Amino acid sequence: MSLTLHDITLTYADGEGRLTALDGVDLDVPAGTLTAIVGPSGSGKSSLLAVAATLVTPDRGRVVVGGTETGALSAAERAELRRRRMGIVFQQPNLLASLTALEQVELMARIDGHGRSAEIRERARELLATVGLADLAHRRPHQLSGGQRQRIGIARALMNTPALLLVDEPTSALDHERGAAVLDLLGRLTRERGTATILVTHDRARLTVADRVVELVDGRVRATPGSPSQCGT
Ligand SMILES: Nc1ncnc2c1ncn2[C@@H]1O[C@H](COP(=O)(O)OP(=O)(O)OP(=O)(O)O)[C@@H](O)[C@H]1O
Repeated sequence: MSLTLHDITLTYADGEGRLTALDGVDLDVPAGTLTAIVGPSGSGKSSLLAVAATLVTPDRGRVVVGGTETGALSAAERAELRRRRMGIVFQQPNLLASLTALEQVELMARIDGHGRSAEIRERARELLATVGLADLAHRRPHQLSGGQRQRIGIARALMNTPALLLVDEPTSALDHERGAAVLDLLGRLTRERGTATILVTHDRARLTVADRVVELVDGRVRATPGSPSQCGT
């Protein structure tokens, strides 16, 4: 499933005026490719992700997900699209206090009735192991560190094999080795499953996993020197 953003402008209320967070952004993420978004703090990276996730409606522009014009959908239809087709990893994962790590990851698959119970449990365990939490599957959020909670968010987003994967700073709370493993996993899933993936990161050292690197500066796309894949943005 592909994602296309056409001429996206997003402003926020800022005192008396408006602050322009995104300013005419065009972005095309074909199925089976991973686009990394880099740029200074406040350049609009998280805003771009929120627009792509259809969580925030831009002032101007179009968001097309798998050929569907999301602007034409109702709020309920957008929620359904997110739940069924998207995996979204926020910097702060919203975990349920009463569920164990394993149960958090299983939850979405259970809601959607994806597969048999034993298969769901097995897949959730595998994903927790991939993010390095195999031994902590029984813990509840308050018994885990911030980084461990973020890793649950990553495992949870991958559970329903999303067609569109939107990931905000996945490695900020991970050590080097674990961060590399998570990025490798995202790259592999993207290619094997034809996922369209956007990865917001500060971590330029690990951008080899990306098919394309897009730099945002003051809410605009700037061509990144040295990236062979900048054409078309
Ligand atoms: N809800 C909001 N209301 C008003 N201004 C906002 C809001 N969210 C973000 N902004 C502003 O919009 C601009 C873009 O913010 P955004 O969070 O998209 O940047 P970012 O590149 O993700 O930053 P960081 O790397 O620090 O996470 C910033 O100037 C920010 O202060």
